[in-house]
Amino acid sequence: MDQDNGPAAGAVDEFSLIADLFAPLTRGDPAARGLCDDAAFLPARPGWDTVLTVDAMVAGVHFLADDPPDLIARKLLRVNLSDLAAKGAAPVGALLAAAFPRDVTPDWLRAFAAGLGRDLAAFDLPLLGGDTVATPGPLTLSLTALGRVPAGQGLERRGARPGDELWVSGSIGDGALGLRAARGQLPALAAADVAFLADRYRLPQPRVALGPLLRGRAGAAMDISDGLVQDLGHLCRVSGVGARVEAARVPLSPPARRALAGGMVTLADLLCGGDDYELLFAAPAGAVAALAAAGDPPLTRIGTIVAGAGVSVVDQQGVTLPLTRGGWRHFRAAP
Ligand SMILES: Nc1ncnc2c1ncn2[C@@H]1O[C@H](COP(=O)(O)OP(=O)(O)OP(=O)(O)O)[C@@H](O)[C@H]1O
Ligand SMILES: Cc1ncc(C[n+]2csc(CCOP(=O)(O)O)c2C)c(N)n1
Ligand SMILES: [Mg+2]
Ligand SMILES: [Mg+2]
Ligand SMILES: [Mg+2]
Repeated sequence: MDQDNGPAAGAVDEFSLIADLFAPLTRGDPAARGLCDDAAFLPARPGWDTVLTVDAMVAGVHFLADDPPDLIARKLLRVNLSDLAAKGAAPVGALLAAAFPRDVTPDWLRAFAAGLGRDLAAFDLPLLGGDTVATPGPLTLSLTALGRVPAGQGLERRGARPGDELWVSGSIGDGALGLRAARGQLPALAAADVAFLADRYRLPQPRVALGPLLRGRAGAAMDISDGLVQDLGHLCRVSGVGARVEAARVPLSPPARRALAGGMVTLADLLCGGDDYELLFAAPAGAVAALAAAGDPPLTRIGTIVAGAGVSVVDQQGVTLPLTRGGWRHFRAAP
């Protein structure tokens, strides 16, 4: 707590942070009211659904405490844009809630705001509002993203049907491997591969262009954050179906392939590790063939939706691979 009248020269306090570093990130959108009001006012758009999503990130849990502040901010925005894309929504804006440790420096805050501003501009979005507090614990961030879809056309996790093709965008497992790369735990891998993977961990690529293109094509969609197998399990459960994934079809990046070939990681680690922020979707036969042929982003058919329940991952002989781990789970409170 600090009850004086403002920060000393060069310092950044709660209110100068909002006025000087965050207000420019509204990018002039009147809905944000210059970050000078109690709330933002977003005009309704008739004929459209507003899509709302929020994901939090905590130092040491979602990112490394010494990760560059600009990349932390950009990842925070991007993981939420990934959820909007998964619903077929176009992003509209963001609200930021931030709890900064008391020893945060002005330079750190400036770099964080610059990173957020860079990606808000890249995705053409305003910062609409937020909240700024201090914490005795680790840096804790939460971003709420707002998006829009034509009314009733948003994609859902339920809606996969037996016989549907199962597809993913991009490559799977780079994020989980990238965390190891960022921690310096892949010394046997070439430096360029380590850099590629660490970048995939620190800076996911939300599939914002792909998401809206899946409307009317995919029957069910989600983004992969906790791991392909676990997240697919959620999609299957709410759809009342099962899935069969052909392990050999799962797209791996060349660096991930090299790590796998070198015994530095198991296939299970890649399929279950999370931090992918790729789209996973089920579509009737042929429905996404033209999109896949366009190739940007790469789309790969990894399996089939089947009647029944549960996810099985099979090898080229059709033998089910034993997966001892599910995916990321934050906690399991025991009595
Ligand atoms: N604390 C909470 N309060 C209300 N709803 C919640 C809470 N936590 C999660 N949910 C809801 O549960 C559903 C699944 O959330 P989850 O966070 O697992 O999905 P996700 O954001 O796609 O995954 P990830 O968090 O791994 O990126 C969503 O509808 C989400 O809004
Ligand atoms: C330092 C560090 N350790 C572990 C992980 C792995 N991890 C943490 S949360 C999560 C799921 C998505 O988050 P949420 O479900 O909260 O949206 C994953 C895969 C990481 N990213 N960074
Ligand atoms: Mg979430
Ligand atoms: Mg999410
Ligand atoms: Mg999601």
